[in-house]
Amino acid sequence: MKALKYLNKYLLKYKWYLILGTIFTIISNLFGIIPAQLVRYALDLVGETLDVYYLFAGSALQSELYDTFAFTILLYGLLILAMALLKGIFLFLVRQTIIVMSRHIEYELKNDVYNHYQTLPTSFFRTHNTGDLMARISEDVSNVRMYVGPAMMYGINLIVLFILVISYMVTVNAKLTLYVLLPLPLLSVSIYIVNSIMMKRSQEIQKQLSALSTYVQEAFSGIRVIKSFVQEKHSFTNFKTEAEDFKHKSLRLAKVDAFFYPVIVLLIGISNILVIFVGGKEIMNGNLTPGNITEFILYVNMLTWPVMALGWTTSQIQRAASSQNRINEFLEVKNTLVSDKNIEKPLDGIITFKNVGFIYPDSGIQAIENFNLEISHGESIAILGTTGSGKSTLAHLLCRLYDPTEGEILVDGIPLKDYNVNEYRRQLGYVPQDVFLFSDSIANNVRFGSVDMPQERIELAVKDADLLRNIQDFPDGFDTRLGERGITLSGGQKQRLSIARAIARDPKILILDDCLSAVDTNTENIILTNLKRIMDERTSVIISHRVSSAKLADKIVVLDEGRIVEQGTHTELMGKNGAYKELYEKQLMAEEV
Ligand SMILES: Nc1ncnc2c1ncn2[C@@H]1O[C@H](COP(=O)(O)OP(=O)(O)OP(=O)(O)O)[C@@H](O)[C@H]1O
Repeated sequence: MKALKYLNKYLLKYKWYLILGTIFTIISNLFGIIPAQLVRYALDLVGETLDVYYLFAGSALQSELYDTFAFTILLYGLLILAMALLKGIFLFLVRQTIIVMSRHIEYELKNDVYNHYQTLPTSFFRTHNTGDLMARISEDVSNVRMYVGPAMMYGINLIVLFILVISYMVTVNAKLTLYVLLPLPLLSVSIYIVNSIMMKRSQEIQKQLSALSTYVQEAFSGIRVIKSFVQEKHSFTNFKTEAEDFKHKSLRLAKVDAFFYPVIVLLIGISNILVIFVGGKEIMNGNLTPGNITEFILYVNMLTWPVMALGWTTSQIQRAASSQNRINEFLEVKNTLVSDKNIEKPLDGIITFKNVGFIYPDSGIQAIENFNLEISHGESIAILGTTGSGKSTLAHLLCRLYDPTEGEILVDGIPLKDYNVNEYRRQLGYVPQDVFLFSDSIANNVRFGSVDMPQERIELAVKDADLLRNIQDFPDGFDTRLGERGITLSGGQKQRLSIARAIARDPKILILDDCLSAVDTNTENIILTNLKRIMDERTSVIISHRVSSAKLADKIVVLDEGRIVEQGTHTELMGKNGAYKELYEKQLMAEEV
């Protein structure tokens, strides 16, 4: 329950919705109670007037009496109708305040969680799967909304109704009130138990449903592999097993559901019988009128729904508390990649690695060890090495996605840690190894958030990335949509688009992480020559395991198991007969073959 305290700040912000909602609840309940009393008056009036009516049988006065009597009953009827209408209007207002408040809170909470996710370091996203992140921002937030919305609304309604109805019932007849209320706690407890069971079972269904949809999504994403390996039958068998499980769980819920409503109706029926039985005796003793009994029956029926909702409300609150707990777990994670000094300055691009070492926190793998390197302004550096030698890790450190565990990185002589992270990253152009494009137009993928980027700049970046001809071939040109509802680019095209996105931002430091692996050497040469021109006065770091990508760089660094094994220009390294030359000859031979 403590977890729900987090929501108080939102409740405080929307306190007027809550206060007005409570006032409307009180008014709407008053318009529910008054008709019950009108029914009593009407019924008692009928009883009393009938005796007088029969007394005047045969006389002219009888029909006059009938007219007055009918008019009074009609008046009561109209009054009851007006009350029902007013009650309806205020119920509408209750929903318009409390439910609207819950939607506002849901919106704000979702925004806050999303914003917080964005501040978290990449290591966080490695240790938590996307499904979990999505569940907390969607399902968990929805559960919390059920608490600040319907659960709170029914809770307030129950309290208000109980105070109004019960205090009135006690003044009429305390004994009958006690009998009437007897089955209600039983009703509430049984609803709570059944609700908890139902909720547990619905959660199981929900879980199975997401397993089923994940399976279907994966199966159809990989449909080409399934078809080429003739695995349709196997895939269907797996689907059937998952669907069978879903059906079994749904039937289990249906069983409880079927049992639930008859029990409720039974308990309400018992309450009504008690009113009639005990109330009848009280009439015979002269303590009550038949109008009172009808009124009590109306009260019992007014109370049953809120009492039924009590069980539901409590289980909703519990559910919201556990959801909010899960949300808080993530909200409490703090971003460690912060800066004390928050330096903001235009970069020159002088990079110094000083005894840098890095161990991945989750795997304990030492990816970089005692790494020293000086990159001057406008220099292009190629980092070469076999798989797993730590090349991408260097790119991550340079983007400050992680901080070194040993040593430090300086940019323009200032520790990287002292820069304002966003301002620093804004001046970087990073092309990651695993290219990611959004389901949007080509132009928007290049523009990527910089809404005011002129079209000429986009076209120039695309041209420098040697992709212009391909885009011109698409019927919609730069407006061609990518992704699920659009076209699929080839691996090389994706890499080039990703390069265009980085260079369009006019970066001071460009980092290309093995992003030319899917293009042929000819295209690679064109792009690298273009980059040399664009990056003339800026620093570029080209990571690759292909010698052809490294050849044109001012300096080449060869990495092995996180350490520098060789460095120098292409000519210098070729003269050394070391790892670089060996790699060069091997790759040259492979190309010739
Ligand atoms: N997020 C991570 N968590 C834990 N260990 C990691 C992580 N990323 C990389 N590693 C490990 O760190 C080492 C260096 O990986 P890195 O990705 O830097 O190599 P690389 O030289 O870029 O390889 P490749 O050319 O295959 O991309 C590897 O042993 C890898 O298993």
